[in-house]
Amino acid sequence: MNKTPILLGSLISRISPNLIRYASSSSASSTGRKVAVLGASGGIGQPLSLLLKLSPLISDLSLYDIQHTKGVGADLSHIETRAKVKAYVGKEELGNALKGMDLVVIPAGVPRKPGMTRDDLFNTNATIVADLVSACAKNCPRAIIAIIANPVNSTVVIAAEILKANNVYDEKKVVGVTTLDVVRAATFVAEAKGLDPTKVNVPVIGGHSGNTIIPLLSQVSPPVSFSQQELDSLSTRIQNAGTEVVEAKAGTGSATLSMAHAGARFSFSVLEALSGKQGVVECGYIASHDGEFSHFATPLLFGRNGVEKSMGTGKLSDYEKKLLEKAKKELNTNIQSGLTFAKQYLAKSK
Ligand SMILES: NC(=O)C1=CN([C@@H]2O[C@H](COP(=O)(O)OP(=O)(O)OC[C@H]3O[C@@H](n4cnc5c(N)ncnc54)[C@H](O)[C@@H]3O)[C@@H](O)[C@H]2O)C=CC1
Ligand SMILES: O=C([O-])CC(=O)C(=O)O
Repeated sequence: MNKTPILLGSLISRISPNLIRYASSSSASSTGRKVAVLGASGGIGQPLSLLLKLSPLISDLSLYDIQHTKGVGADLSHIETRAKVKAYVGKEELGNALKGMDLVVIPAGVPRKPGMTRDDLFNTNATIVADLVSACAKNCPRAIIAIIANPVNSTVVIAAEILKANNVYDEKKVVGVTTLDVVRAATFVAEAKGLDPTKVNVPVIGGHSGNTIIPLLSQVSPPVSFSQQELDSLSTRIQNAGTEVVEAKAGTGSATLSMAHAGARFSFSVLEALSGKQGVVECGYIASHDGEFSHFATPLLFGRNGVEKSMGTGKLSDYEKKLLEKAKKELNTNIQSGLTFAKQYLAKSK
């Protein structure tokens, strides 16, 4: 008898009621999924890989980084759960790390230091993401790609252009991970209103940097009302929460543990939907045809092939319309930077 899901359910239920569904024996589908983490030795990569290793949905966990993956892999491989862990290090092992993957999660890239914006990471991280996604195009063209590396508003656009140039782009399968904004919004709203944070849902739309993060406080579930002062302070805190962590870490990095949780939550939702679970919704930043932006974050319905459809923004309050107006310039600039970079990158690699 496989007792792992039961043990795991009991372990995780003592940690977070939100995670029980991922560990219950009923969610352990017979077809395990293959998941790769690129940047697996990093501040996000290690705890994210640990959380993924705990999931009965995953049969194979492929860890890739340019350093230290052999140690991380050996360590995780001793945990008594379903996923078989394989570690790959260095460019020459990247192709093998990706073959056969259903989901590739990318936290590879440098993090911010105090005083930097996410956009300041562009020069380094754009090339890292472009190289990794080029390898995905060749080795796992049908995989869902979840991009954590910043600036997400641009790196997702770069990924899309690289996949298009390789004739393997499926816009239902390339998503920027904005789950941390949703996680923070639920936590801060629950704190402000004395609610159970595991029962609060706050959609967050737009993008994943400063002004482009637009929490929809008029659509909180369960419904709650806010004073103008609460709207201002909560929206500002959600938009600046990444900076709050960067400053508290004082030069040693940005959010890693909360991001690992958010990345795992997003991955588990994708995997559950791939296995046929209905009604799985997570916010994410994807190609968009609904409005004036070529990419935009909204709640997304996931299915057997990735994103089934965007659930749209719903009806925005006047306050949220103003936030959207303020986001426009930055989001369009970020999208344009991604397009310009991708053009140059593709021209150079011809
Ligand atoms: N989407 C989101 O909500 C969030 C995004 N981030 C972003 O995630 C990224 C990673 O953050 P941390 O894990 O804290 O950084 P980190 O520096 O601790 O780890 C990054 C890892 O990427 C690896 N790496 C670098 N180049 C690589 C390549 N070409 N191929 C494979 N691996 C490579 C490094 O060796 C390192 O292990 C940053 O860009 C950060 O801004 C961070 C928090 C939240
Ligand atoms: O703020 C950063 O640089 C990392 C990040 O994206 C976040 O924590 O939301």
